[in-house]
Amino acid sequence: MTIAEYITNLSDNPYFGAGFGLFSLGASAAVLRKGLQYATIYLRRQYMITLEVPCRDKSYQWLLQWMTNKGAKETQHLSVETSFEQRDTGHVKTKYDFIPSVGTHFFRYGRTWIKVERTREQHTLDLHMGTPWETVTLTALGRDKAIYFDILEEARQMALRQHEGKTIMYTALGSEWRPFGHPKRRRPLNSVILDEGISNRILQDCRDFISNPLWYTQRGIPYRRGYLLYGPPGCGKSSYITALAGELEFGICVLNLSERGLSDDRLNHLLAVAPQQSIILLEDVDAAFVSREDTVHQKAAYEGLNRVTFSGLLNCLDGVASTEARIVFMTTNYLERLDPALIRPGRVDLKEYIGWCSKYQIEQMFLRFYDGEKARTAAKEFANKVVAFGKNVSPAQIQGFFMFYKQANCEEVLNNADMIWKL
Ligand SMILES: Nc1ncnc2c1ncn2[C@@H]1O[C@H](COP(=O)(O)OP(=O)(O)OP(=O)(O)O)[C@@H](O)[C@H]1O
Repeated sequence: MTIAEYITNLSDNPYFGAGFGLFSLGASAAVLRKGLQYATIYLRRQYMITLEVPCRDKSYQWLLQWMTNKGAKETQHLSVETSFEQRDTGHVKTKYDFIPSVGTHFFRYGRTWIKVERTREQHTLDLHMGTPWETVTLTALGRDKAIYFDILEEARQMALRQHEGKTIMYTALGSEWRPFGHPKRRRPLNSVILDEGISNRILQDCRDFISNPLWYTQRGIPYRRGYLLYGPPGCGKSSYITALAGELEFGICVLNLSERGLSDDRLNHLLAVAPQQSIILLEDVDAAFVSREDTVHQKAAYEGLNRVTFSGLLNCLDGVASTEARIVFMTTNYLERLDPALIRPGRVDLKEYIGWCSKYQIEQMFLRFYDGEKARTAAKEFANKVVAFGKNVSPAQIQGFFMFYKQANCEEVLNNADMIWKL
């Protein structure tokens, strides 16, 4: 039997015909599937653009916010982000924001539909934050990358608008800076009343520094500036720094040197990656370190189990010059407890004593609380009276006193001036 006859015989066989038919069906389905896969890949490569934003990227938070504002209206699958704020008065404010949940969502941006996939890795942690690793992937039809620039820019602008006129406080979380709490409304600089000339001196110095990077590079001087505000408690050191940051449109990165787990390396890294346009604030530096000559306090510092060593801090302050202006503010109540090495020029370039109220300050504070023609003469009289007591008084005490008598008239305030020390 020839091969041709054999094939003719087989084709006449109904079982073979059915089997062959099935086989061809399966084979063509497989080819079609593969073809579709290749076609999708080809389409994706040629006619779709994808943008992946990992949670470590700065724009990730902006994008989430953008999705919250824009996307949450268009999707049914949401996750909640609750912000909770408790004021000093005990008043509690709670806010719920709905963010598109983990999964796939479709949004419209202009005329383009965008697929947004928010994925969370089950087994990968962001080691710095201890949170699951997340990624947002945007996919759109077309080849124009500009759409992503537009979205990111819109997200950035939206975030900036929310922070307009506000001061962002950052706190160190792992090896990163994260915004802490809600941005605070800027405190006007003139609401912190320092003795004559001090505020202007510091402000002028900061402005000079910020506007003159070239001066530093041309002379090979690291582009950084250190300030130390020292003096008794309640005289406005922290308030002034906050108000100054607002005036300069800077944020504030608050670092607690006594924090456990803050090693020299971490401190160095944190100083290097501090957000641009921010003041680094080291409060109460005396509590973290003490003069090397002061052996009694030295012991106490070791007992505190600080991981940042004194020499570590000195090195960090001297550390690699960043390209951005680096402004470090330190505060202390006890200048004499600080090691001279910490406050030598280069580490601290400007020291200012923020002390008890002067006559000028008392008068100015009076005028901030009471106005009118009568108040002007009463302010002078009040300041004279307070100074005549011959006792130290802090602006915080004066503020407390004025708040207690906020409904009273000038005469009453004058007559009760001695209550400043009794409230
Ligand atoms: N010079 C000032 N002008 C206006 N208000 C002031 C001034 N100083 C202090 N206050 C008020 O007193 C309170 C405490 O001030 P602040 O915390 O700034 O003092 P501080 O010097 O940083 O104190 P500490 O050394 O204890 O940190 C704030 O509510 C602030 O409004």
